[in-house]
Amino acid sequence: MIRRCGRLLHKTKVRSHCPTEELRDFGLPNATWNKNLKDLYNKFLELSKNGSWKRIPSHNTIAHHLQGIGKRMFLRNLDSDGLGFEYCMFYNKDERRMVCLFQPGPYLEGPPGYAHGGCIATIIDSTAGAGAVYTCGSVMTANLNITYFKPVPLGCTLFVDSHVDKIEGRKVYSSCHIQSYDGVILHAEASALFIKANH
Ligand SMILES: CCCCC/C=C\C/C=C\C/C=C\C/C=C\CCCC(=O)SCCNC(=O)CCNC(=O)[C@H](O)C(C)(C)COP(=O)(O)OP(=O)(O)OC[C@H]1O[C@@H](n2cnc3c(N)ncnc32)[C@H](O)[C@@H]1OP(=O)(O)O
Repeated sequence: MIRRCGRLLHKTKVRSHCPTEELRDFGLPNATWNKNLKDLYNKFLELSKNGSWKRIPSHNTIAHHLQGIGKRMFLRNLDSDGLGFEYCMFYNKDERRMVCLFQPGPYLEGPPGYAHGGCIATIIDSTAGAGAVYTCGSVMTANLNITYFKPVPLGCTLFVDSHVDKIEGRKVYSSCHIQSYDGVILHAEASALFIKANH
């Protein structure tokens, strides 16, 4: 056991988030990003210049977005770049669209050489969920339906495009498409229902 930031931690791979750790924005390019991911990122940075799109900062705990202390966010729970969920998001308020530029790393393997369907579900939930959060505040996922069309090769670049379609009271209906970076392959599509926090 070791003591770190006032918490007892087992000397295993499980690590707690330490609020005094240097704040790092994981939604910025790093050395593991492939060319297609960097190109898409630069394209959306360019689109952000007139204010229509906004880059969403991404830290390893939601506590950096909200007040309070949190654990490691599922998508940012590896200590090395490039192995798991490598991604950044951009939001367009007028279009109620959140897009995610995503490069699945080798630790996300399901079928040999391809991404696990659960990690595809995760990136859809997180992208559409973040879109719902940025459109209308805190939400929980109540329903997520996914159709998988084509397997996703590990290390490729994906364009995840989500849209808030309808808001009815506390219910937020969204849709999402996962395409190859160039839009040629439709890998999956999804619909989701988020429920706004009851406060
Ligand atoms: C968590 C976000 C925090 C904010 C962060 C801010 C910034 C961060 C930046 C980036 C964001 C990063 C991440 C993106 C955020 C989220 C993505 C991940 C989200 C998750 O990973 S989240 C975990 C998995 N998720 C659960 O763990 C939910 C378990 N569940 C429940 O906690 C309750 O079940 C709940 C809350 C869903 C509802 O409970 P409740 O008591 O509040 O409301 P109630 O049941 O009354 O339903 C109200 C009306 O919704 C209808 N309704 C409800 N459920 C339905 C269903 N399934 N199908 C059809 N209709 C449904 C009812 O029929 C009624 O409809 P009506 O009003 O017409 O009668």
